[in-house]
Amino acid sequence: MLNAQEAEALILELVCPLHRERDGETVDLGVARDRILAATVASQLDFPHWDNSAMDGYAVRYADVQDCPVVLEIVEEIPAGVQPEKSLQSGQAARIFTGSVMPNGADTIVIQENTQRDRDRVTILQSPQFQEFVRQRASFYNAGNPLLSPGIAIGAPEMAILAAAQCTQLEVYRRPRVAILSTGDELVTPDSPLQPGQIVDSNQYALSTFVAQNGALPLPLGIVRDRAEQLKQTIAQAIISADIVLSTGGVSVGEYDLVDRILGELGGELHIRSVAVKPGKPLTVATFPHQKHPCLYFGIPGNPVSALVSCWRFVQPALKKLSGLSNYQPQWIIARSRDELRGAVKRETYLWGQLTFLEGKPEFALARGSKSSGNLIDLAQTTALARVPLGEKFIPTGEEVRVMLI
Ligand SMILES: Nc1nc2c(c(=O)[nH]1)N[C@H]1C(S)=C(S)[C@@H](COP(=O)(O)OP(=O)(O)OC[C@H]3O[C@@H](n4cnc5c(N)ncnc54)[C@H](O)[C@@H]3O)O[C@H]1N2
Ligand code: MOO
Ligand SMILES: [Mg+2]
Repeated sequence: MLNAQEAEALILELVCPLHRERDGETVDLGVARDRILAATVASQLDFPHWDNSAMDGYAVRYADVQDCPVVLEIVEEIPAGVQPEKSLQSGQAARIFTGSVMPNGADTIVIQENTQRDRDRVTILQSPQFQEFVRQRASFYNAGNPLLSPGIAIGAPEMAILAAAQCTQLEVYRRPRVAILSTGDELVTPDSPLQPGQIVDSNQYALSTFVAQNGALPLPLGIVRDRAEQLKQTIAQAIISADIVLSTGGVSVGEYDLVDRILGELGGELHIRSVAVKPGKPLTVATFPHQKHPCLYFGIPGNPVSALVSCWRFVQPALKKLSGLSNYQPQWIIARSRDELRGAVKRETYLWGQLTFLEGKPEFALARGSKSSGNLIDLAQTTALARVPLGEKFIPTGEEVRVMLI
């Protein structure tokens, strides 16, 4: 059985990331939110586009204002958005505002607070620094240089940059397609009255949401009975239509756990059968070498907590890498545990809860209730998984713990 680090490394190795030529598409800026850039973006504009003032005040020639107070003649007023008409001569100043274009001849801004105005004259009360409050053309960015790199997700700052750079069409990766199927004779949809022994297929909802939250397209294939033929048909369809397939249930050792056998029959190469983690020990990872289109199959345990923990711990980095994101590694931080954390000793144990901050220092608060992998009730508002390493019985309250952000 692999340990978690080995499994993570192997899974990431198996991922075939989307490729610009094959998987790139062009989208309008307005709908580019959360998409991942597939190509370097550059702008033909310098930033700032021209020398401009960072403050409301007066544009002056530094040589004129080294000995203050000094009186200058105001020859022009330059509101933002207007091209100055005059070139400043010695002894002259221009009234200027934040963002207004610097007039020729001026090299320095004196803020309004350090002046006294008298009609078309201004007294400079305090000598500024040379070039103070001037935002020089191209001092933030030179036209033609790389502006944004491929592999980054487009959030609010990137949207602002792209809009300012007038990049109205962008090359992004298509969204990965992730097929989701739930296996189990006991499963029904949430709207069905429950017969004895039945439970709702909550995994379909959990996994679809997880997939969508990671920027991919969920392809929900519904519930599949524990019948080899039906399962084989659905899985065969899933692996030709998706980049990743997530099935839940049927990966343990019972007679109805058919997934691994079927993957074998479909030509799958099984790279992982189980991982020494709790929850989430039965985890099947397969690829299909005979297939032209690469597909990574995750046979995830059926228990609802195990299913989500497996997704967070192993599917998420793989999905991010496949999406084209350059930053796909899981994020771990050290936090102080507010609770005692019990480990399974023979398996690296993940305990779900919340990351909070006390006086700026990270703390992990364990979810209440039973830590059974069948108990989804206390999963709500989970933001982090705390790790009790292999071989450790527990981490005492107040001690440091490694926590994975989800
Ligand atoms: N003899 C052994 N039994 C089990 C072992 C083992 O090592 N030896 N491993 C246990 C562990 S750990 C886990 S985790 C589970 C994994 O089981 P499967 O992946 O085969 O899943 P199922 O048997 O189909 O179901 C397990 C459990 O989860 C419920 N379930 C299934 N699908 C859903 C769904 N879509 N939504 C909500 N709940 C679901 C199902 O009803 C079962 O209660 O195996 C242990 N057994
Ligand atoms: O590995 Mo299972 O997910 O512990 O219950
Ligand atoms: Mg089972």
